[in-house]
This record gives sequence, structure tokens and C-alpha cells, in this order.
Amino acid sequence: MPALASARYGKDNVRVCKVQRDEKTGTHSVTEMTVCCLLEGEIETSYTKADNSVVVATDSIKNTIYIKAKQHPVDPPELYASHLGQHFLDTYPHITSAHIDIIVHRWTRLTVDGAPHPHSFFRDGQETRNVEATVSRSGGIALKSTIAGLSVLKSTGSAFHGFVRDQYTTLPETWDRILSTDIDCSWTWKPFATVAAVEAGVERFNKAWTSARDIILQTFATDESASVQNTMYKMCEQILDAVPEADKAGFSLPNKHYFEIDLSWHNGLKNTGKDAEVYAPQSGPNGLIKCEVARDVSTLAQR
Ligand SMILES: O=c1[nH]c(=O)c2[nH]c(=O)[nH]c2[nH]1
Repeated sequence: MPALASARYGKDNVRVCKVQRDEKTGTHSVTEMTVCCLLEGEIETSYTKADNSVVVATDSIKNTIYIKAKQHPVDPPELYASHLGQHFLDTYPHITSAHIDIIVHRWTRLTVDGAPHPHSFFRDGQETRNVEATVSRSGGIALKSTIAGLSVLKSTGSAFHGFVRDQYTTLPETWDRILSTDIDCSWTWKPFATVAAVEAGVERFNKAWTSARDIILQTFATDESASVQNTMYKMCEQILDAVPEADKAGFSLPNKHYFEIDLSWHNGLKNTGKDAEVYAPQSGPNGLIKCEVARDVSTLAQR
């Protein structure tokens, strides 16, 4: 006999923009987010018995996302996600956990005549700052912070050699290649007991984001990379050092290949090895390299 094994529901792709105005200076700040909010709890009968009495309508969930954005700061997103998730537990006794995913889109302040403009912004890239929050009666507030979609490329300082060579191998070893990826980096916070605990020392979240971003960019640029694997591991170690309240850091990185093009068939034109200048960027297939580094290995999820 089949039975409901798991269920959660809510509203996805809720787009929210909050403008905060400093009346004294006339400076505005803008935060644009895409929010997903899914609820779990004693909601089985809505699936199995057509019992809508246990359903908080997804339309109401959407309204709540707007209201909580009005009532609370949306920066940092970790705090807003905690307030939003906690609201559902405080308001509906049969809801046992709220899963909040937030994507924060970039609006970077414009510089006009050398000065930061008070109310104009531009989108400088597809990079986003993301948060996944699970607020539950049993586990408190679990937060994971992410930098996603930060595209980087270096034109030297990357090698890849010494890998397995057998009857399946065609890739030549290289001591100098283009390395390019779209950064997806996350760090997982030790659980917080309450929203008040998230709020106490709330500056930790923006500080961690800035540190992680700096570490990623600096290490990407300066590491003499032996592989994507080794470079991402070095970044994780440094992020764990910089963010003492995180117990895990990890990456998921596509290896976006740039192939050398042999043009020697055209009048002996040299364009490989030390003469390589014109490359063919590949859309796919691409490598995909992932890892998680735990401060204490016992905190790693069992697989
Ligand atoms: O940094 C790399 N890691 C790999 O595992 C790999 N595999 C591959 O073909 N190229 C690369 N590059």
C-alpha cells in the first residue's frame, strides 16, 4: 500500500525588491531577491484526504514574504530568512519546518563624476549571493550561505599533469593552460538555536561573504594551480579559517575548457603550446568538480 513518503509545498520565484532610504543623507540602498519558501509538517491529509484545513495557501505564503521584508531588514539575507522561517513555526502549530531559499541579485552603486551616486545602481555580472535556511522545531536554524555565478578566468598559472594514462586517455598533459569556472561556493554555519542568536553578532554574515569572496578571487589569481581539485581545496581551508562559525565549506566548479587550435595547416601558422593565442571556448562537455571540507570530519553528512 503506497504512503506519502515526504511532502513540502510553498511559493517559489517570489521576486522582492526593498528600497531603504536614509532620510539624513538621502542615500538609498536597494536589495532585490528571489525567494522560495516551502513548508513541512502535519500536512499529509491535504495530499491523501483532500483536507485543505491544514493548508496555508501558497498565496498567503507569498504575502508573508512581502510583509516580513517590510517588517525586518533584508540585509543580511541570512537574518531575513531566519525571521521568515520562524514566523511560520510561531504562527502555525502544525508546521514543523520552513525551508527558505533566497537569491540576492547584484545592484552595485553607480559612480558618477568620481562619487558614489545616492540612488542609481547597475548590474555588474550575474553573480548572486544565496542563502538556504531551514528553520525547524527540532533543529533550530540551519543556514548555508553561497556565492554563485561568479565567472573567473586566468590565462596562465594553471597546469594539469600526472593523471591516469591508459587506453581511454587522449588528453595531453599540460603545464600551462587557461583555467575558467563559474564559482559556486558555500559555507555552512553551525546551527543557531533562535532568531535572537542569528541576530546577535549579525555582522558575521556580511563579513564572511566579503572574506570568502576575497579569498576565492585572490587564490584563483595567485595559486599555481595543479588542478581544479587542489585549488578549490586551498580555498576551502582558508574560508574555514576566516569564518570560525562555519563548520563546512565547499565548491561546485565547472571546468570551462578552452581548447588550443592547431592552425599549422594554414601556411604553417603557429598557434599551439608557447605560440597559442587564439583558443576555442567550449560550451560542453565540461568537467564538474565538487568538494566539501569539514572543520571536523564527523560533521560531514553521511552518504
Ligand atoms: O583540473 C582538472 N581536474 C580534472 O579532474 C581534469 N580532468 C580533465 O580532463 N581536465 C582536468 N582538469
